[in-house]
Amino acid sequence: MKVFIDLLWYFKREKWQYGGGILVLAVVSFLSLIPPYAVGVIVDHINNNTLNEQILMQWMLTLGGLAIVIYILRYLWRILIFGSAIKLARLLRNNLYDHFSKMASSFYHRKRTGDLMAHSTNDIRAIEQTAGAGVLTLVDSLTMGGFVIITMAVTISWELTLIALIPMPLMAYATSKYGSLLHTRFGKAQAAFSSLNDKVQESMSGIRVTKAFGYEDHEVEAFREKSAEVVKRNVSVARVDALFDPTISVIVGLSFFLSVAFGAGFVVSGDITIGQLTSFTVYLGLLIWPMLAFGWLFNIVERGRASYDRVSSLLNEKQDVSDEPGAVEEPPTGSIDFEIERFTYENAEEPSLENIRFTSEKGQTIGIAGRTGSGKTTLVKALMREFNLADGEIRFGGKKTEAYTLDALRTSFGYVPQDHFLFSATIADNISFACPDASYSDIIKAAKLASIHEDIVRFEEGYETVVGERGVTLSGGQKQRISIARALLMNPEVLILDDSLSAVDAKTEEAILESLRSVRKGKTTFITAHRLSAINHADLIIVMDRGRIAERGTHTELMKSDGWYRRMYEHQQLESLIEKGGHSS
Ligand SMILES: Nc1ncnc2c1ncn2[C@@H]1O[C@H](COP(=O)(O)OP(=O)(O)OP(=O)(O)O)[C@@H](O)[C@H]1O
Repeated sequence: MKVFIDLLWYFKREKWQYGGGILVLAVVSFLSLIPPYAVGVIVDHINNNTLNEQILMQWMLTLGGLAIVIYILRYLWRILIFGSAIKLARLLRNNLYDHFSKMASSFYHRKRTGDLMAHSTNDIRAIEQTAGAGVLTLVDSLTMGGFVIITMAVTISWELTLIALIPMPLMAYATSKYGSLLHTRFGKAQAAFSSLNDKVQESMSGIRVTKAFGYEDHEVEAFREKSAEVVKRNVSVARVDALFDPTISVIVGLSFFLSVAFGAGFVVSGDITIGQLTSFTVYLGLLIWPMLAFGWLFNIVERGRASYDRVSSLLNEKQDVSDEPGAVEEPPTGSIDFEIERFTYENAEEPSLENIRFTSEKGQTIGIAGRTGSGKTTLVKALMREFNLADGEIRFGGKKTEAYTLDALRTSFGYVPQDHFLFSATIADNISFACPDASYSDIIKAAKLASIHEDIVRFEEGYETVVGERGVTLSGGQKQRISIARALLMNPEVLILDDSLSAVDAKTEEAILESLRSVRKGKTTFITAHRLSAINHADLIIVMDRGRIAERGTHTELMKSDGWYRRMYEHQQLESLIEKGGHSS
């Protein structure tokens, strides 16, 4: 029942709804005691030959009126209690989503998407059930059960009541046993469902690769296995679930047997009337629901507890990066000083950045080159504070990046990542993603600067073309340029192109670089690239090698020294000459 204590904050918040619902529920339980009493009175009148039309009419009208009142009250508590439970589900879902959106990318490296989806759906549903059906069964079984037992003991016979209740401890034992069994089995069923979710998510994302390698059969087989596991686990939950009702029926049956057997003796000895025995058995019938409810309660609460624990532990996951106390909300501007001693990823052994010291003056273009895995992306991520630097700092506008709130800091950046992502929305919406209020003419201007306008107008629906899963498929180069247009539309203080020109041809690259030169005047631009033609115009070029700065300078300076940069540049020039030759032949 710990989950009810865990949920106390919500019950307090919705105290009027829950209080009202519980009160109405108690009134319904109390009113439900009247019909069995009426049956007893009528039976006694029949037995004593005293029943007349007036008495019968009186009771009929009372029972009819009661039915209408109970009907309305039942509707009322459902709205009050279930309505609040639905609101709790909405609240938790929104909290989870807010939390997910604040977590850094390392969180998503650690967690599987399928699990997160399962938590946001199945777990929330189980908690909603606890706050709705769970509260109902608890209150109903206590009030109804309590009222019925007291009425039986006080108005009929406490001895007979005790006899009828003998099988009850058996039930408590059975329900608690089943409850813990259910807890473990439900946990396993949830884990299997998460794993299935993961499989679906991964298979759908990688469907093109799967098809290209003709690997569909293997994937289908792997899915079948996961699916079979989910069925197996859920059947094992259902097996325990299915034991509840028969067990309760046997115990209730035993109760009836005892009350009729002993009750008959009480009637013969004159301790109770035949009408009272009739009422007693009807009351006992009223006890079936509270007993069943009690059984279900364990079931619901066990599931709710497991789910609530999982959702809370997710919500309690600390954000890797958060606002420092006293952080300013003003977006930074000015020069950027890198002074990084060392940075090592959590799960890595070797540092990914070491001894990085350089300054980018406001308005400069900084090119970052280096072989794959040398630390280029890590360097720009450090600048955007995707993780905290334990050893070293980056100062932006003279202040440490931690001195700004994350919102303020990130307002200053326009980032085009390597793995650009487009939403299933129109091209215009994709470009204006970070500036939803942008005018159409601004969107077109940004698209022209990113050399994608010509491609867009060639689509039948132009800027209104839907892309992604529900729309047209774009080429890698087109997606890249839409991502660039998205960042350019922001006109950010610092534009970061992380290997963002890799999928466009040399001519388009030149056109985009030309646009950058004109629109980025006075603003800082970082470009990381494998193709050195994308950065040879930079004011400062940093060549990275295994996390360290291996070379630095302008293109002219670097070409004078005999380093990686010069060798690579000459190699790439030669390659492009051969390629051009190849085309013209
Ligand atoms: N999340 C991570 N966890 C652990 N190690 C990481 C993580 N991201 C990157 N690394 C490691 O850090 C090093 C630098 O990676 P980074 O992505 O910065 O290189 P890069 O120069 O941008 O490479 P590329 O040109 O291929 O994009 C690599 O050795 C990489 O394996």
